[in-house]
Amino acid sequence: MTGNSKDKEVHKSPSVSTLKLLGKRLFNSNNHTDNSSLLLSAEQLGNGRSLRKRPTSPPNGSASSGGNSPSSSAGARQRSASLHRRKNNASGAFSSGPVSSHKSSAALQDLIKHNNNPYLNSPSNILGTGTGIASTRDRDRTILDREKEMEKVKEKERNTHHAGLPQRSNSMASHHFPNENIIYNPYGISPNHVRPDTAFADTLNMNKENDLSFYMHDGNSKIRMLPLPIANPNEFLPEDMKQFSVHLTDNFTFDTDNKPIGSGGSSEVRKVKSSYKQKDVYALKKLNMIYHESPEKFYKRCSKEFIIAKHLSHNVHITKTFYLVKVPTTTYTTRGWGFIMELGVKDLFQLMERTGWKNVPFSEKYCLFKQVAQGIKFCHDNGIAHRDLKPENVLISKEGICKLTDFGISDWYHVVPHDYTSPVKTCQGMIGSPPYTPPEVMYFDAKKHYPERFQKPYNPLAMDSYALGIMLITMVNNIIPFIDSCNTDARYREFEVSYDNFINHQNPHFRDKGCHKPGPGAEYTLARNFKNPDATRVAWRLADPNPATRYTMDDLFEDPFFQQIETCVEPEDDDLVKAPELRKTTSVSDLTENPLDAPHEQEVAHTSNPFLKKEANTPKPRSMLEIAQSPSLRQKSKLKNNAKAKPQVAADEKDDKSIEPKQQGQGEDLNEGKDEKEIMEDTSINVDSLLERPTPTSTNVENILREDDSTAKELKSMLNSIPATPTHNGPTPAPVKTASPLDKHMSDLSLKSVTPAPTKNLGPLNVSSSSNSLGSLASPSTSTTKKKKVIHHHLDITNSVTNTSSVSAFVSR
Ligand SMILES: Nc1ncnc2c1ncn2[C@@H]1O[C@H](COP(=O)(O)OP(=O)(O)OP(=O)(O)O)[C@@H](O)[C@H]1O
Repeated sequence: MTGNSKDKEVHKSPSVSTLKLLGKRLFNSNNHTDNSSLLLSAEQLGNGRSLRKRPTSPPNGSASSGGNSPSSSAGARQRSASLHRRKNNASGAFSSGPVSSHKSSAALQDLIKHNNNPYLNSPSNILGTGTGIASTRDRDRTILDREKEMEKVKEKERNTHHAGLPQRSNSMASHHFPNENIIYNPYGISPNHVRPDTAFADTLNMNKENDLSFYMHDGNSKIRMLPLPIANPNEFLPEDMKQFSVHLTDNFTFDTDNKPIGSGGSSEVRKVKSSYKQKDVYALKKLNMIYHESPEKFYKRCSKEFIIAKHLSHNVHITKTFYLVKVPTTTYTTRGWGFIMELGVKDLFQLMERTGWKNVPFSEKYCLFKQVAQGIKFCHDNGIAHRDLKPENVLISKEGICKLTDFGISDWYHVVPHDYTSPVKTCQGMIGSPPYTPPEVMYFDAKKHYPERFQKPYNPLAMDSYALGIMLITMVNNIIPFIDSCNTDARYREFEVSYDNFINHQNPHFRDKGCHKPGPGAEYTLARNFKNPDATRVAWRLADPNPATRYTMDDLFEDPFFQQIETCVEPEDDDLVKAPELRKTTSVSDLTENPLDAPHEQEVAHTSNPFLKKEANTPKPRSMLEIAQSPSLRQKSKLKNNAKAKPQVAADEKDDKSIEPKQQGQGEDLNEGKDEKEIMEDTSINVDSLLERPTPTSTNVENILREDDSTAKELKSMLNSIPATPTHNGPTPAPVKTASPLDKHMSDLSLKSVTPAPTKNLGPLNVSSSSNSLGSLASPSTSTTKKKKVIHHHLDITNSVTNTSSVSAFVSR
């Protein structure tokens, strides 16, 4: 891999407004054809990471006032900086002049084939954009456009106070429109310089229980910290997910380089190591309270994210989430909850922002795309809609495998969550991250001021299809196609018109089910760079502005172009990511910290719960591959372990607060690479002393939590009475017929469910079978028991941009 030192820097969320401003300037530039030179200017500006690195605010007022007023861009918990910037740059290549030729897609392929550099000498000048053909705009659209124009003028007047403000936090936090029910954080970072992981805003409509809009926040200078005592995660988990240990420091230590490896609108991600095997490094996603969020709401939100993530952690394309733990206040982070997760090397956005991305062959891009699609299909097949798909939420493992992450706004999409025969639960409200958010969802963006009649309940599965389509278009064009998927964005309008034109003039059956005729050709801006009308069919059908005719994941998997894409990995492959070992649990100390915890954890220690039993008492089965690689490892390890385990036991014996149920036969490579002193230090950490450190905000909120004790107990009794959450190591589980209290509880947390829409693909789908068929198409020699040979080197993308100063220079102009 050709990483540079910047790779290690925190992946901060970007400033969309800054990028929009940048985009606006570039849109206005005269050079609208030379994509590569625009990309070059992006390179000269520095890479996106540098932009994201800015801790609390965009460099100057340009970010907050932006190229667009805040009202013109929808909210996202995290926005990607450089890609937007590039997008804006390169979108200059999407010329918008009238169409001068309506040559067929096929004829144009030749023209393009002879063009070595797809970004140079773009045929756009000759071919136009495909939008000059008589538009099929409907009456509503025209009216709406007029309304928008008027609104824009009003908006401009309303928002002049943003201009030139030096701090995003000031400008954005103070910006609230009347009737605005979302605040969004286009930067995805806290405005707080010192502790960026503790300041969050939430919804303004506190009394709307079911509204998830608190994810769309603006950041706020007020630091939020969970009140003491920190709730026991087990109180919020279903029986089969209850954990043997719930304290981070029982079994993990922070990575010594102490650098965040990523951050989002409501979290910060750091590396942690197993206390027993230093080589086993994991990610800790430390979850932050969103401003105005009550502790109870925080616990419910986070446990829901964890339950969904864990429920899905059985597929090679899903980032494994292992444990939900209490995190103490340390020099690294503030107290709270966090997830122990599989560690990703990069996210897809970070790959795409590299200068070398534009040279990545189509086959590799399609491989990544198909892997993402397989991850989404797995989610859908297991009853979950992701709802926030974007390159930032696709992690790449060290083997180059794509893995979906961030289930923060994911939800069970069936009316009865585990009954996969129940209809799809439609959603309402603005969620997601533009431009990956589809138009039907953008109607709910309060900042767009759409008339209410446009706001219709939408299918969350169609959200994922759309996001995938936009991701594919972005991957191929090396730039996002537009900022927002709504007609306030000229480039989106252009796409919509092109879509209609293609259907009206070239392929009237384009939207018909099972129609696999070639898609739009190079005369269409967002098809041009594909150089393959079958690929454009896939991208455009996924990104169909009309959700009713948009490709579903099943449609996608039936598409012949999609089927022939060769991938480095099959969904049923085992990526051999090991669950971290839990050896120690600090439960007696919980008694002092949280009286509710102690009896519960004792109960947990003696539970018949198979999950806990497995962790505590049973040896981990070794995979066939492990056995083949090292048949006698177990014996050797045991010997080694016996020798090394003693100091650990001794240390633990001294700590009479710790209970250490040893896991028989589960000690391979324990303490490897770690000396006795380190072990002693690890075990000497007193979780309670850390958790109980006084904090400025703890008193007030603590009172609130105590008042909520009854709610916690109610939730606990609900959780204990639910059937086990099914796990999925292959075929989709048989649906449960009735809604469990947990289902209901979780449904209550989700976007308001409205009239159930009939679903077309209700039955649980067998992921393996569909994958198998794909596998056989992709590679006849593919074995389902062996890992596929890596055919692409997805992480091997060069990056020539190292200088970040030019970015600041540009944005601060
Ligand atoms: N397991 C992981 N390994 C490595 N990096 C990770 C991991 N999880 C998250 N990251 C990095 O941290 C970033 C933020 O993580 P994530 O999207 O889960 O947080 P979030 O607060 O839910 O963000 P968002 O604002 O998008 O909702 C990711 O884009 C990724 O770069």
